[in-house]
Order: sequence, then C-alpha cells, then structure tokens
Amino acid sequence: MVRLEHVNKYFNRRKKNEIHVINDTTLQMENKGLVALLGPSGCGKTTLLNVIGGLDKIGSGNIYINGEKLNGRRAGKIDQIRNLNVGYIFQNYNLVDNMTVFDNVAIALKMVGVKDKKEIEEKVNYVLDKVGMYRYRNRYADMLSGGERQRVGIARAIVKNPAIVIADEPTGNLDSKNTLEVMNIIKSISEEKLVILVTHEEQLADFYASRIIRIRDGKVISDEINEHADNLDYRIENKIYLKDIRDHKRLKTDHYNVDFYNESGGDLDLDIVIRNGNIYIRTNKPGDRIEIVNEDSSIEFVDDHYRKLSREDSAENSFDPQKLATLGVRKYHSILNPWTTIKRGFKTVFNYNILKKILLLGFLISAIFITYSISNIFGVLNITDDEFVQQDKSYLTIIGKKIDVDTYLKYEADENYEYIMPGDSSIRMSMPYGGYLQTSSASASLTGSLSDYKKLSVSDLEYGRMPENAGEIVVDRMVLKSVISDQESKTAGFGTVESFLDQKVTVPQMPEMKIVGISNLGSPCIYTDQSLFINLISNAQSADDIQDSGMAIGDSSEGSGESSGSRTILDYNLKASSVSVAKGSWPTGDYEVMVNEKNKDDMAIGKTIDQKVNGKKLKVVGYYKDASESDFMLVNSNTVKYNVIREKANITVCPKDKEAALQQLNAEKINVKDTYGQSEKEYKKEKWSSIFSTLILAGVILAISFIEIFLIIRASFLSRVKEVGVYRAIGVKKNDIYKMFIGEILAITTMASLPGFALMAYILHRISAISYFSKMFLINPTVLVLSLVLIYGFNLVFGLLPVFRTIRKTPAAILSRTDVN
Ligand SMILES: Nc1ncnc2c1ncn2[C@@H]1O[C@H](COP(=O)(O)OP(=O)(O)OP(=O)(O)O)[C@@H](O)[C@H]1O
Repeated sequence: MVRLEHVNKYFNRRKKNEIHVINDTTLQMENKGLVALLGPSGCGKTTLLNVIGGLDKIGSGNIYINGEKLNGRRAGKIDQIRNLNVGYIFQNYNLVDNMTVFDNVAIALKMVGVKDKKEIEEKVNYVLDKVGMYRYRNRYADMLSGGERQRVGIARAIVKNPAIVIADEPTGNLDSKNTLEVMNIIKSISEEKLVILVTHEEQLADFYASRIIRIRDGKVISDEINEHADNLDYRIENKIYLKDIRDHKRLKTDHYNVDFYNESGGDLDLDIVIRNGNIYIRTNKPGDRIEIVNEDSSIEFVDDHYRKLSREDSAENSFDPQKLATLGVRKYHSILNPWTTIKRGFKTVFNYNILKKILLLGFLISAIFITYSISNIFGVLNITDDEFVQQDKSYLTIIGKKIDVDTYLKYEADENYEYIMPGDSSIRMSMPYGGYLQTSSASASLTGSLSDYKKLSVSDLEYGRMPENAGEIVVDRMVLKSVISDQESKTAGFGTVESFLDQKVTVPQMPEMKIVGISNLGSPCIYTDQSLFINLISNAQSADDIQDSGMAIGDSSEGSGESSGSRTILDYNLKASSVSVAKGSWPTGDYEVMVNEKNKDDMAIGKTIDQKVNGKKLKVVGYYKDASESDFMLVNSNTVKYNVIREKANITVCPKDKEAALQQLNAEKINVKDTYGQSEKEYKKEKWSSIFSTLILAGVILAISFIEIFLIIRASFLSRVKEVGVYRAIGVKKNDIYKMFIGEILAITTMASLPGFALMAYILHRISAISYFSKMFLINPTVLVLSLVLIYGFNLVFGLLPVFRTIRKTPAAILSRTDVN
C-alpha cells in the first residue's frame, strides 16, 4: 500500500525558475490494481513516481510504502525499503548494457538476497519467458531493440515479486505492437500487485487502468475508479488488414495467383520477372518504393478486418506471481563480495576498447614516475650514520685549545664518567695483508674511535667472541666497511666483514693484538682494554695526525722539545721485557726518564735534560741496553699520559649518562660538544641544502603523476556516470557501486601500474648498485611498500572521487543528468 500525505516538492526552490512540481498531494493506493497517472507533459508525473519509488526526495509531507515511512530516512534505508517493496520500470529501460539479459534480471534477485543459483535461474527464466525474452537471455543488453529492452526492464522489475510496480511511460518508446504486448503484461501483473503507471496515452489508461488520477501543474485534479472501456481501439501501424482495403484485384491462371490491394488509389505499373527461382520486380512509376514482406520484416499482412482489442485478448498474457514468491525473509543485500569485486574489475578492464587500453599507458608511466620520485626522495634523505659519525656515539668532547693536566685529572676523578681520554679518541691501527703473495707487504689501515670493550656485551657482536685479555680487540663493522671499500682489501681477500676475524693488528711499539669479535653498533669503534688507551693514543697514529711523524716529546706551547730530532717517549713497561737496565733504575716516578746508554755522555744520571713534559724537564734515572739499538725515552705511564694530554686539544669523555653530563657541563659553561648529535645536525644541514633542488624536482614529478592519474580516471569516469545512474536507479547499494569501481581501479593498477612500478624498481635497484647513484636512489622494502601504497592509494582516491561526487546525489538527480546525454 502506498500513502502520500500533503506531499510537496519544488525544483529550484526560491529561485526565479521555481517549480512547485508536487503540490500538496495526498493519495492512498491499495494493494492491487493498475493506477494510471495522466496529465500533460511537464505536470510532474515522473517526479511523483520518483518520490514514491524512493528515487527522489520530497520537500515536505510524508510518504509511506507498505507502512514504512520513506521520507526523512538516510539513503541506505530508503534504498532498502524501495528494493524490498518496489519494482521500477523506466521509460528508457535503464539496463546495464554490458550485461546479458539474464544478468540484468538476476541482479534484482541478488539485491534482495536470493543466492541459490537454481532459484535465480528458475525465476529469471520464468519472467523472461513471460515477457517473451527467454530466447535472448544470453544476449548483451546493448544488442536489443527498444521493445526487447523494455521487456527485460519489466522482467527485472517483477522478478523479485515486489508489492508495488512503478512504470514510468513504459511504452513511450515502443511501437504499437510492442505497446500492446507490454501493456498486457503490465495489466496481468496488476491482477495481484499494485501497479502505478504513468502514461500520456488516454486510451491505454482507459482500457487498462482500474483507477485514473489526473494531474495538472503538480496538483491532483481528479481521481476516479475507471469503468473499463471494454475494447481498445488501438491500431497497430505495422499490421496491414487486407480485408479493409477495398480496391482488390486478383490475377489467377494455372500458373499465376497474384493479389493487388491498393489502399492509396494510385496507378500500379510493375514488371515482374521470374528467373532461376528468383523474383525480380521493377516499378515503372518514379517514386514508388518496393519492400519485401517476409518473416523478418516488421510489416505483417493480416488476411482479416481490423477489430478492436477485447478484454479477452488482453488477458492472454497472464502470469503467476506464486512462481516468484520467495520463501523466507528477504533482505536488502550487497551483490558483490571481494572476490567478485576483483573478478568483475579485471573483466571490465579486459573488455576496454582499444582507446581506453591505450589510456592505461598513462598509469604505467605515472607508476614509473612515482617509484622514481619516492626512491629519489628517500635516497637523498636517507642519511646513514656512516656518512658522518666519527666517534663512539656515547662520547662527549670537551673542547679546549690545550688541556692542562690538572683539569684532565679532575675530569678523570669525576664519577659521572666511565673513563676519559685525551684527544678525539680516534686511532689508527695497521693490519698486514699476509694472505697473498702480491699483497704480503701491504697492510690495511683501521681507523676508529677508541672504546672500552667492557661496554660491549655478547649480543652486540655480529661475529666472533668477546676479548678475554688485553691482546684481543673487537672492531665495529663500520670501521671494516671503509677498509673493504678499498679495492686493495678485496684483492687481498678481505671482501667481507667476517674475513677480518682473527687477523692481527699492530700499533708501533705495542704488542700485537688480535681481532676476536666484530660488533654492529653503528659507531666506528675499536674496542680494547681501557688500560691500553694512553699508550695506544700515544703510539698509534690517529686519523688527525696522519701527516705528523708520530708522538714526540714536547710541549709546543712552551716552545721547546718538539723537533724532528726528538726521541719518542715511551712507557717503560712496554719495553721492560726487551731491554735491560744498564745503569740506574727504571723510571717509576713521574717525570723520570731512562735513556739508551749510548746517550750517557750527554745525559747524566740525576740530572735533568732539556726535553719537557707538561712544562717540566725530565730527570734521567737510568740507562738501558737494547740489542735493537732503539733510542726511546722510557718514562712511567703517568708521564706518557701527561705528555699526551699536553699534546692534544680536547678531551673525550665517556659519560655514564650522556644527557645529564651534557646538561651539567653546559651549566658549568664548559665548551662541550655532543659530537654525534652535532655532526648529524651539521651533516644534515649541509646535505639538505644540496638536495633541495632534487627534492623539488622529485616532488614536481610526483605531482605530475598524480594529476595524470586524476585526469585519466576522470576522463574514463565521465563516460560511466550513466552506468552509475542506472545502478543507483535499480537500487544497487552505494557500497556496491564503490566496490565495482574499486575492483576496476585495482585491476587497472595491477595490470598497468604494477608493471611500471616493477620496471622502475628493477632499474633503480641496478642503478643504486653503482656508487655514483647509491646516494641518489634508495631501494629498500620501505621505499617499495610506500611506492606501492601511493600508487594504489592515489589511483583509488582519485578514481573514487568522481564516483563519490556522483553517488551523493539521489538516483533521480543522477539520471536527470545522464538523460541529457
Ligand atoms: N531535476 C530537475 N531540476 C529542475 N527541474 C526539473 C527537474 N526534473 C524535472 N524538472 C521539471 O519539473 C517539471 C515536472 O517534470 P516531470 O518530469 O515530473 O514531468 P512529467 O509530467 O513526467 O513530464 P513528461 O510527461 O514530459 O515526462 C518539468 O517542468 C521539468 O522540467
């Protein structure tokens, strides 16, 4: 039952061209019968049907469909009510062109939740048979004539056995023969259902309708039960009733039997030739047209008089609604699941015409661009520690031109520090390449930040083991990486980080050490026993001192000592086993020195010599004897330390808590530098300015790609608005329409964009292996995933944008837009 209470609707409200298209209409329609809405063109019949059918909204009033209020509900609910209750027959059919006749009808069943294939087949075949379209069930809709399309439209409207069928000028585009057939079907539907029919053909309404409502300018002007006309004077143009033609001549002989019917009264002048089974006809009167009438032609000869259509004739086409009754509760249903969504998407793309397929190249190109840009952006933004880190990340550097020993000792005693060391912690060790003959005399130089191996734990090691004594060290892979990058290292057989395990390393004057472990902590560290630090710094050439000749005695601030001829100062403990005391004693006290006995004439025991450490002259306490003729100044470890302190600018401290130490030192106004943090900042700043232009370019390419995607999808969608309108009009859920397009976009992206992405990723992968490009492009899982997400994401967003904009409108609004096309 349909009920309208004081329904009003306007178009162009409060504008100059306002139309009060439904004017305070109150109506009630019962469960059966054929209600015809009659009225002049533009009086609002279609709009009234649309609001009853839920395709359009009203301004005020109420509409009830089978007791359920239709107005004021959200779009999804309206869709539900109309799907479960109303079957809509459109004047322009609204079939989905790229679906078969069968599928066009079956979709209505799927929308009300019928899933059983057999049931769908039975019902669809039944209605197709009833409308005379069974034999065309596998044809695509766009291959049908107007009459055939309308029959499919009727089949689709009735297959779900709706309580109400709405038919908007269903015969408006049909010839008279089809009109009668379609009307007969509609009439038989109205025996069981409520059919609301809009027509402008009075005599059709008179003959078929049980009630006639006349409308003018949006208002109901009459509403009457129709006393049926018993017969319908509806002449069918394509039937020629021979007995109605008076001028009839017959030529009859043994061999000829020719009938002439002349309705227009003109002359007839024909030559007919029969030859080889063919009949050739020539008209000798200019302007006469000859048309052959056979089973295929639309014209039909009826050997009878014309007679009006009687009630019995119209009842020929009855149908049984019981055959369509569905067991159980019907539910407004989605017609697509994820699998069918994808499958449909691929099918649609496969069926694209050649022009659209060429457009797909645009997606390929934009995917190439997107991948390129992302890899480029990440490449230049990807600043790795090895590009700038020079020290153990946990260190702080106290800056000073010259550090005095007392200050150093004060920091050394501070409990906030694990340990401290003079200088920047950088040392250089030597690793002889002993493996191959060609490289036997060469050696690798390992430069790293000196660090205590006690800071390490087993889990920090990538290879090897923890050191067990002072002769064993751990080296970080970062140190080794820079050695490997040297071709010589590869020639010598050291191509991998692991190959450095168990290799011997040397520092002048120090006992040999062995690499027993390799860490991977992102700091370029050489981990040794802390007790060796001072001697290592003193004897190892640090990265900064490569140019210098070595650690010599001296205190340059005081203008003495350091000269090319000065002797190397050395911890006597390092030589205790290789030299022997010739006279005097070991230099156990601070500032004491033991020299080679060959110097005894210049350096007398008990006397000071010119060389100073920390501003103090050294006092000779003994002579040593050495088989290898070495000429060191042997001193105790403190003296070595003082010497190194005075030599170096800066102190490197290893704080227990870096942030706290930094704060405290800053509070004390001490010039302290978080080397890691600061060099990262400086490096990034420097790098940013150089990559800015690259980023802009990549950004522009990215933007062009997105615009390209948008334009392609928009162009493709414009041709699809009608399709969306049709789907919405027949009640397909908004979500399903999104899904259809999502499926299609996913298919496009997979078929066109994915190969572009894969191609570019491969090219970039190869290119980034070349060191020149390695900092320009990055190909890693993040870049790949992000590129894919962007490609799929943007295709989806831009692709769905026009769908979203269209789908927001009411079905009637979408259709009115597409009707224009
Ligand atoms: N979306 C719309 N926006 C503005 N005006 C509209 C819209 N749809 C219809 N109209 C106008 O509203 C009036 C009623 O249109 P409607 O289609 O309901 O009339 P109708 O009686 O069905 O006409 P016809 O018999 O010619 O189909 C017409 O003047 C039409 O131009």
